[in-house]
Amino acid sequence: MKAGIIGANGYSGVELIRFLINHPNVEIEMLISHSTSGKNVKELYPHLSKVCEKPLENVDVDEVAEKVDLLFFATPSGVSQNLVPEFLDKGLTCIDLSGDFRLNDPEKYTKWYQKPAADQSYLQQAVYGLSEFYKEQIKNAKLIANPGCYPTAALLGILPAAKMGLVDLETLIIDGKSGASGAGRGVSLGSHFCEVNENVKAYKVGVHQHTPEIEQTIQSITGEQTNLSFTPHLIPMTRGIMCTVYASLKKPLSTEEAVEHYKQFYESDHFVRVREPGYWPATKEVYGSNYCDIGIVSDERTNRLMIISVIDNVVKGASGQAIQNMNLMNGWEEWTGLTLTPAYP
Ligand SMILES: NC(=O)C1=CN([C@@H]2O[C@H](COP(=O)(O)OP(=O)(O)OC[C@H]3O[C@@H](n4cnc5c(N)ncnc54)[C@H](OP(=O)(O)O)[C@@H]3O)[C@@H](O)[C@H]2O)C=CC1
Ligand SMILES: CC(=O)N[C@@H](CCC(=O)OP(=O)(O)O)C(=O)O
Repeated sequence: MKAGIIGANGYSGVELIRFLINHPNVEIEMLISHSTSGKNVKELYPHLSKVCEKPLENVDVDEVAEKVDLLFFATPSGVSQNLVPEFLDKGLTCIDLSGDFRLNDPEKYTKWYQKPAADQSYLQQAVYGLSEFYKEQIKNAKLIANPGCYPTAALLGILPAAKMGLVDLETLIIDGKSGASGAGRGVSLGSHFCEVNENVKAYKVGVHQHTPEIEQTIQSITGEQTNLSFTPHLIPMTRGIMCTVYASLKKPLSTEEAVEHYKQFYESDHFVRVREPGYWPATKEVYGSNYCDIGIVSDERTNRLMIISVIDNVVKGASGQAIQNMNLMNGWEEWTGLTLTPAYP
């Protein structure tokens, strides 16, 4: 299959390249960028020398549609909503890594992203690509709204307990921590070295755009509405997200029982690994890989379940999950091209 990447010179784009060059069923046909077109990708990313030495090209809808079967959009929100309809109409499959097609309600998108939303008919067509929870829908999709990085970590952590009815969904609190690559390659005051190094800061408190995405997905899986509190933090590391979720238990439950429930729940999911009682995951244990590692504690003193989940934001939080979804859509094993072990230390 021939794939193209729009936004190929950004962090998620270049991470798609790293995995796709090892994918047995996919050939990277086109790399597209508007600001750096005409250059070779190895000029921007010398680590790709002798690995992927392709030119970056301008987007030409007819040419792309002729050459490519599947397109990844690794572009900021507000971009893909204008391009995806043209490509879908020309028969291409689209996987969008941005937030443009994730929220069903266009008014919510406008409120949280402060931009006009995509056309409603395309929002309805899009399938939310949280691979472990929407496998059947993903298999038949033509447009995937790949989840955000924080929602991937938070949802894989809380959804089993939510679905099994173990916790009161009105009590959810999510504490998120992200490395700086989550903000993309572009430079900004908030993400430059002196602002991030030896610093930990909360940001977008109470207004982060991933809040409605997490709430919408919990409602879609459980049928129950929830209003949760989510605080993201930027921490001085390059990759990785940790989400700690707190929720009140409906009935007393031991840590051993909770861990056993989670192990059974994710038994057939290749990329989710549940720690034994008393062990909690660290971001380094998933670095560069598509795994999500989860640790669970039932705090019998406060009657709260605490779930700690870690992912690599650029892999399971973006490009890796996008490839996992591509695999599901094509009937390939979902780990195809994604079998790299985390890089440790
Ligand atoms: N980084 C992460 O951990 C995660 C990112 N995402 C999402 O993935 C998407 C890409 O993120 P990331 O790779 O980090 O971002 P980067 O800032 O690193 O890259 C963004 C890319 O988008 C392109 N781009 C910017 N503006 C436009 C435009 N108007 N038209 C076409 N292309 C444009 C840029 O190319 P050019 O230079 O040519 O403009 C660049 O290649 C975003 O939507 C992000 O929210 C999702 C989950 C995690
Ligand atoms: C560290 C950092 O700044 N992270 C970004 C993640 C952005 C992202 O992934 O945005 P969408 O998924 O909504 O497109 C943020 O918190 O806004």
